[in-house]
Amino acid sequence: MSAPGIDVDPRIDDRRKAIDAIDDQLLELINERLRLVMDVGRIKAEQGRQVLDSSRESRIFDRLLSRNRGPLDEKVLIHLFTQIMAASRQLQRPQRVSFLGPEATFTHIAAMNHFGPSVEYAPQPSIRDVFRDVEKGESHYGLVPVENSIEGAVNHTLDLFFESELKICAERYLQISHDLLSRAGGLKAIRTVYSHPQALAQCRMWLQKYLPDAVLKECNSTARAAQKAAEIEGAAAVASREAAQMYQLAVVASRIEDVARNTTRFLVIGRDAVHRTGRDKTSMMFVTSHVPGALYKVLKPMSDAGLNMVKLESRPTRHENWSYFFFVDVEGHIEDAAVSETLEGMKKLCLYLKHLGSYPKASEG
Ligand SMILES: O=C(O)C(=O)C[C@]1(C(=O)O)C=C[C@@H](O)C=C1
Repeated sequence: MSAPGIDVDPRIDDRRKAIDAIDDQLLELINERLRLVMDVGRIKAEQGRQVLDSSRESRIFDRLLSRNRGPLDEKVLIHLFTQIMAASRQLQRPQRVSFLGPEATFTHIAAMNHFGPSVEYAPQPSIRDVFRDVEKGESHYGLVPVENSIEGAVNHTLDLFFESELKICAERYLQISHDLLSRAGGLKAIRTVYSHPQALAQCRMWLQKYLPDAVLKECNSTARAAQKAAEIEGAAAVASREAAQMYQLAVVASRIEDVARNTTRFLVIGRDAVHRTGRDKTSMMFVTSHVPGALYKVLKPMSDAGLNMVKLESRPTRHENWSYFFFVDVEGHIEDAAVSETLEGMKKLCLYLKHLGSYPKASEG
């Protein structure tokens, strides 16, 4: 038997020596990169500019992906550089990100996927508190859910944009998958299942089949449900795998949702605008006058300009019965002449129009 760390095969030893040399170079290069990033950070601070530049980051990814000839997997490439840039931002100035808490909610997972491990995360009790925290400058960014592929729009988030001057800086998709978690490892001992009403609804058929006698109880979040499952005997939670780790629960069954491809779209909100990348989305909200054909007239300049509308949502204004805010997303950036001119044209045709932000278009993958 060989001693630990010493391999009998000289071919492996040879390659390990070469790997060590490469690791040394990588380490030196990462530190060299961080020194340059700190210079950029100092210049940005002098100019009062924000640390995060999503459009620059998006261009970096595009360039690296187009240069990559493998065998490095594209997803791994994105993960590695997300971490490097997260560490870079942290060195420039520690960032604080508010999210709809508590910890281990899907919003927390989306925030961690977006900002990486080196920022300070601040869980908030409501979506309104996330907005408020960023508005007051307590946090640099906030992360809020805006729509789910099965349940539709998160109305509260849409409503808050009317009152807020914050801008959308980025979007993020997260595939939602639910696990059944409990202190006991098996189904037999489970008498009560806790979760957020949407999560219970999304797993209804599975729960009926495998736990027909269990009582279903609603909670404010899937993370709160996991907390309950950790405290109460005979209780289980429908929550994320991450919640299992956080509350030391066993995963009794995984991926119990009735419909696969359940995805939630989240928005990163902040105080500063993001520059054009060439693959962007622009969000706006507007109110039309209460006359026949008003919506058609407001939307017409978009089709005249050849802009691709990717979302249209309506919400009651609550100021007057049967009057609505319309939320529209189009492809393109406010720095594109076609988009800015179209928005100016639309402004003239409606009672109120607000640009909510232009930001890089995210992929659902
Ligand atoms: O280029 C910048 O503006 C930087 O601050 C550097 C850097 C990077 O690590 O490459 C870091 C943060 C920004 O979000 C974009 C890029």
